[in-house]
Amino acid sequence: MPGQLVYIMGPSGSGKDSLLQQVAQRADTRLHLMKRCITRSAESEGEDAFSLSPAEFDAMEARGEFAMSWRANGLAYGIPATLDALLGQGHTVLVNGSRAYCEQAVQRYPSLLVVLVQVQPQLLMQRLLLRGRESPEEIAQRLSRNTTLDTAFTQRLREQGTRFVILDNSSDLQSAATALLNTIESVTSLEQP
Ligand SMILES: Nc1ncnc2c1ncn2[C@@H]1O[C@H](COP(=O)(O)OP(=O)(O)O)[C@@H](O)[C@H]1O
Ligand SMILES: O=P(O)(O)OC[C@H]1O[C@H](OP(=O)(O)OP(=O)(O)O)[C@H](O)[C@@H]1O
Repeated sequence: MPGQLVYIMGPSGSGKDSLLQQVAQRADTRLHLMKRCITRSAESEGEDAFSLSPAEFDAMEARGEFAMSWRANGLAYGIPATLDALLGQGHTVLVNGSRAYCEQAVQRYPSLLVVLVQVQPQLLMQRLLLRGRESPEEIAQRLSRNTTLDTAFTQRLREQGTRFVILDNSSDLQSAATALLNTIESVTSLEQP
C-alpha cells in the first residue's frame, strides 16, 4: 500500500491519545488519525471514539468492518476498515494500538512504523489518577499489563526487522509531540501527493 501506517502503543497513561491529538492538530491534511470503535461509554473522559455496545461491536467485526480489532481491559477495540482505503490513497494514518496486538498488526501491515511511548513508571499512576477515567482498581489492572508486555516486545520487534522507535513522554507534551512528528516525517514525506 502506498500510505504509511503509524502504530502508537505503550502503557496506559503514557500519553498515546494526547500525543496523537497534538500531532493530528499540527500536521497537514494528509495525516489522518483513525477514530476507534470502543465498547466504552460515550460519557467517558478523554479519547474521541465511537462508542458501541458489545453486541454492536461483535456485529461489525463479523461483517468485516474492522481492519484490526482486539480485546483488552475488559473492552473491545476496533479500527474501522476505512484504514485500508486511506492507506491505499497514500495517506499517513495514525492508530492508537495495543502492545498485545502488535505482532498481528505487523503481520497484516509489514511496513508499519511502530512507536512505543514510554514515561518514567512513577508518572504513570499519577497521570492516570489525574485523567480520572478509571477507578484506582481499574488503573492498577491496566498497569499490571506492563511487566509482561514491555520487555518481550522490544526484543521481538527488533529481531523481526520491524520499523520501531521508542518515544519518551516523561517531560512536556509539546516536546514529545514534536519528536513524534519528526519521527513520522523521517519515514514518510508528508508533502508528496
Ligand atoms: N507529557 C505530559 N505531561 C503531563 N501530562 C500528560 C503528558 N502526556 C499526557 N498527559 C496526561 O496524562 C494522562 C494520560 O494521557 P493519555 O493521553 O490519556 O494516555 P494514554 O492514551 O497512553 O493512556 C492524561 O490526563 C493526559 O492529559
Ligand atoms: O495491549 P496494551 O498495550 O495494554 O493496550 C490495550 C489497550 O489499552 C489501550 O486502550 P485504552 O485507550 O483503553 O487505554 P489507555 O488510554 O489507558 O492506554 C490501548 O490503546 C489498547 O487498546
